This record gives sequence, structure tokens and C-alpha cells, in this order.
Amino acid sequence: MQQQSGRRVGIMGGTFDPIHHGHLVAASEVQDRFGLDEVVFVPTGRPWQKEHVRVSPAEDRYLMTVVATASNPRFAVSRVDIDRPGPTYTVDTLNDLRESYGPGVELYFITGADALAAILSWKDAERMFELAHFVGVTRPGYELSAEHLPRDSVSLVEVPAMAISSSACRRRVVDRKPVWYLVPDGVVQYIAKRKLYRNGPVDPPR
Ligand SMILES: Nc1ncnc2c1ncn2[C@@H]1O[C@H](COP(=O)(O)OP(=O)(O)OP(=O)(O)O)[C@@H](O)[C@H]1O
Ligand SMILES: O=C(O)c1ccc[n+]([C@@H]2O[C@H](COP(=O)([O-])O)[C@@H](O)[C@H]2O)c1
Repeated sequence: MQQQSGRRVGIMGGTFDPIHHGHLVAASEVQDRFGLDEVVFVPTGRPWQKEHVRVSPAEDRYLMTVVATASNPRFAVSRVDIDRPGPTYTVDTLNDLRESYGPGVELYFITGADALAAILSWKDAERMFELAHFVGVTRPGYELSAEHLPRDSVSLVEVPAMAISSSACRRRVVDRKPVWYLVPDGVVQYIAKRKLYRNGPVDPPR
């Protein structure tokens, strides 16, 4: 990534196992609402709050994210979290991206309502709010609220409702049901080619 000052860059962090249209719509809507130059999708390396869940290899999740975002010139994918050893902490993601973009970059970290509700449990949460502006987006089944969060560091945005989760997509593959139109076409094909999710066990869908 080249040094670029004065840019407004969105960050869509996620386990993306698999990436689905809920992620893509949220990123697209926030890009438009905040006039972002780009949105960088950052697949997690080791999502420490999902250690009870079986997570697919990082390289598969990274490649599905590349496939899903390739057609949008404002979308990019970063390896910073999958290439950093140890558990994935957003404070490290933000520091790494700040360093690669250089001074003057404005970072906007995008989270669904469920993730925003848990954000105070994240490592060095106070420091995170100094490094980026946080954008919480609506998600069916969850209440979107910024209560108890620093007012100047968080915005709430309504996005088109997509009742899709990665866990429900994985469950559908186990049950031999289609995931067409829940995930991009190339991701359907990638899941089939790599035989992902077929053999469970999977955690309950949400
Ligand atoms: N349908 C959706 N609408 C809005 N935001 C979403 C949606 N699905 C996921 N997100 C947000 O995208 C980010 C990454 O989510 P993640 O990769 O964990 O997907 P997930 O569908 O929540 O996965 P899982 O079902 O396995 O927990 C989180 O901030 C999450 O809140
Ligand atoms: O920094 C933390 O402690 C932390 C704890 C849980 C989740 N996150 C980040 O939140 C984003 C969504 O994570 P997940 O587990 O819901 O896919 C992703 O970028 C994670 O790295 C970060």
C-alpha cells in the first residue's frame, strides 16, 4: 500500500467465513455516506472471541474476500491481520493501516450492531477510539446503540436490511441447501471447489 495522506479510508473487519452480501452492502453504504476514497476489507487472522467456533483457514477466507470485492474499484483487501501472528486485535489493525497509509489518513472502522454492542470488551478499546472513527451499522435482529461509547468517535448508520450471517451460510452448506444470492457467485463456486463447510460440525446459525 502506498503512502497516501488526506485520504478517507473505511475498514471492514471480519472473519468472513464466508463473506456475504450483508458485509458488502454495509461497506458500500458507508462508503457512499461518508464519501470514502476506499473501503479495505480486513479478514481476521485469529479471531480470539470466536475461539469456540471452527474457523476456516485464513487463506481461504482471504481469497473469498478478494473474489467478492474484485468488481468494485473502491474495495480493496488487506492481509495485515492474517499475516500478523497471534490473536487479532483491532488496535493492531488500526496501527498497521495508519503506518501504511501515512500521516493525515482518516480511518473509519465499520461494525455491525452486534459487534458494536461488544466493542468495550475489545483490547485497548479507548486507544482504538483515538485511532479511528467507528461506524455502527444496522443489522436485522440486533439493536443499534452507541450508549456508553464516546459520542465523538461513533456514528450510527442505517443500511439496507440483509438478514444474512456467515454461520447461516455455513449451516446451509452442511444441509446441502443453496447459498446462491446470499454470497457473491464467485464465493459460491469457491466454497464448492474447496469443499468448505460440507462436513460440519457447525455452531448454531444466527
Ligand atoms: N447482515 C449484516 N448486516 C450488517 N452487518 C453485518 C452483517 N453480517 C455481518 N455484519 C458485520 O460484519 C462484521 C464481520 O462479521 P462476521 O465476519 O463475523 O460475519 P457474521 O455473519 O457475523 O459471522 P458469524 O455468523 O459466523 O458470526 C461485523 O461487524 C458484523 O457485525
Ligand atoms: O480487538 C479486539 O479485541 C476484537 C475483538 C473482537 C472482534 N474484533 C474485530 O471485529 C471485527 C469483526 O469480528 P468478528 O469476530 O465478528 O468477525 C474484526 O475486524 C475483528 O478483528 C476485535
